[in-house]
Amino acid sequence: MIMTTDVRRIQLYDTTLRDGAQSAGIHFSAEDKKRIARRLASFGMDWIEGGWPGASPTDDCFFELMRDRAWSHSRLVAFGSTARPGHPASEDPGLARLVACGADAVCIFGKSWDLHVTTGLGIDLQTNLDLVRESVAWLKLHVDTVLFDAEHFFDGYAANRDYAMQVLAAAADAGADSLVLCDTNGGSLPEQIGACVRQVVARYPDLTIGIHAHNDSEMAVANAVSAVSAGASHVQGTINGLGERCGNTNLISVIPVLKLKMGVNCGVSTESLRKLRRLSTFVNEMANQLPWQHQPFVGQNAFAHKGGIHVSAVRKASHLYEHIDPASVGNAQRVLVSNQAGRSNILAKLQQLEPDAIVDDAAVVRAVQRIKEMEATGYAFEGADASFQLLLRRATGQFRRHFELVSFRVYDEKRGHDEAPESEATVQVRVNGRLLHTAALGSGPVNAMDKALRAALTGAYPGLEDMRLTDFKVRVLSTKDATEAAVRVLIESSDGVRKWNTVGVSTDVLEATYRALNDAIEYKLVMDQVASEGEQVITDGSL
Ligand SMILES: CC(=O)SCCNC(=O)CCNC(=O)[C@H](O)C(C)(C)COP(=O)(O)OP(=O)(O)OC[C@H]1O[C@@H](n2cnc3c(N)ncnc32)[C@H](O)[C@@H]1OP(=O)(O)O
Ligand SMILES: CC(=O)C(=O)O
Repeated sequence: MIMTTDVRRIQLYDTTLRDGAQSAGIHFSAEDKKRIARRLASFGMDWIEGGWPGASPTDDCFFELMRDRAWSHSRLVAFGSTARPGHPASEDPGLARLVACGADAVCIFGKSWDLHVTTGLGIDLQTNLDLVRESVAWLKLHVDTVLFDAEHFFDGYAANRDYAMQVLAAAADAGADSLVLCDTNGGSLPEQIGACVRQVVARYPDLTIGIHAHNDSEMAVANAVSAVSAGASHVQGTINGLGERCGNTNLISVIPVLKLKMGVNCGVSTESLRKLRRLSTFVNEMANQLPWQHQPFVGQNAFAHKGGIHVSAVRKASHLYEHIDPASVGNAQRVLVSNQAGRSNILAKLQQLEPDAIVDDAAVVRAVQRIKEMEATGYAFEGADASFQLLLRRATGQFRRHFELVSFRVYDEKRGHDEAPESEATVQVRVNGRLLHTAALGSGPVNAMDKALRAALTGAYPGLEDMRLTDFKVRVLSTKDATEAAVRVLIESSDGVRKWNTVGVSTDVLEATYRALNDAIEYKLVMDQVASEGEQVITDGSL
């Protein structure tokens, strides 16, 4: 860990609501944006770029909704471009909207790569310098803080250094408070960024120099960190790295790097840092994105240990295979049980699930063998803690079957192309020596089987009334012979208080379903029994 005595205060500038909204597949409503903005403000973000007034009714509505904000720290920023060529800045409707929208500050982008000036805007180089200067100067007459995003700065610096620096000078001379250097195409490398930022910082020691990096070369976080090391004191980015094309600097990674590894003050308290995972999850939900399970720091797998060697070591000292304490960013260690496991995985997992359990070594060895045999046939216990716990109970002789299946039969009948199919299941089970026989209709064969099985058992086990199947996933497992392919069924169940996951595998999807259902029901009965006997209830998640 590199800890420095850097005393700078690094400003965090979030552009999730502007650059993040430019991600393919992301659509924020004005209300969504308001909720995210509020969350970012309560996290303690210094700057929150809300959008581009005038670009869309959503952004206009958002700025209207934000007029009654009462933030103690964060400042709302309106984003836009320099004046359009041909308009004096004072008559440019775009600049006027930036001033009128009620934001605390304005950020405009301007071209700093000569090629973009001549080819993109189609104007000469001097006219662009005038546009930048006049736009910033006019804005400074009306708003306190003006930030200037030098678009394509690093490409511009490589192509025509003098011109790129003249663009910065035009903005600085006109009164810009911050010069933000943009790696707009995301193609620069950390060394280039560092060298370039160092030059700009040396030239403008009294201005805030910022970095805005895109992730097209998977370098955005590294480039932001390199810029800070080279003297930048303002980092732009988004939550979860949302943004145009491959995204933007991921603040969810940059923040802990700055705070925990570089020892730089970015204004995020230890308490706020512990909310990092929740902030990431919240934005995923608002953006309707599935969480990235391998996401550094906050992903479900960021501190998940699978290999037996790793688990053996983290049980002795967690930092042997963990670069930070997971709790510092609101995450937690996970131990996975799979065919990569050794005894340590089993013991660590058991300790998480049943801290008081005492299991002898021979039983653990049996459990490891059994897991590896079952995984070889297609089982996967990583996402099925309840099946894993039952397996352990079986290996340790602590399992008593609550019912015995005698038979099941499932019909699925469809009459005509446009008619909905009907499913019916009949089940015979033996409970305490009594033969019970039930039938049930369902919205599909799985639903019918689940209903019939629980209907047969609720007389003997009333707790099953509350149990529901809440998720059902089928995965076809590839084999040499596709017609013989096995399927893996993962079921999530809930009783309104707890939820748990089980797995079943077979070449027959209904048989695989039955196995997963059987574990789900047995697990519920074991939990109820443990609870009524006053032992600790074992669960792999709570609602
Ligand atoms: C690097 C970035 O991420 S910048 C942010 C990019 N974000 C977005 O574009 C999202 C919001 N944008 C929009 O809603 C629309 O593009 C608007 C409302 C801004 C403009 O829409 P339109 O007027 O229809 O123009 P259009 O989008 O086709 O083209 C952009 C225009 O801006 C001009 N332009 C580009 N950069 C600048 C600049 N820095 N200063 C002034 N004008 C600029 C372009 O030359 C082009 O003008 P032209 O059509 O005369 O060549
Ligand atoms: C301003 C901006 O979003 C960019 O240059 O990438």
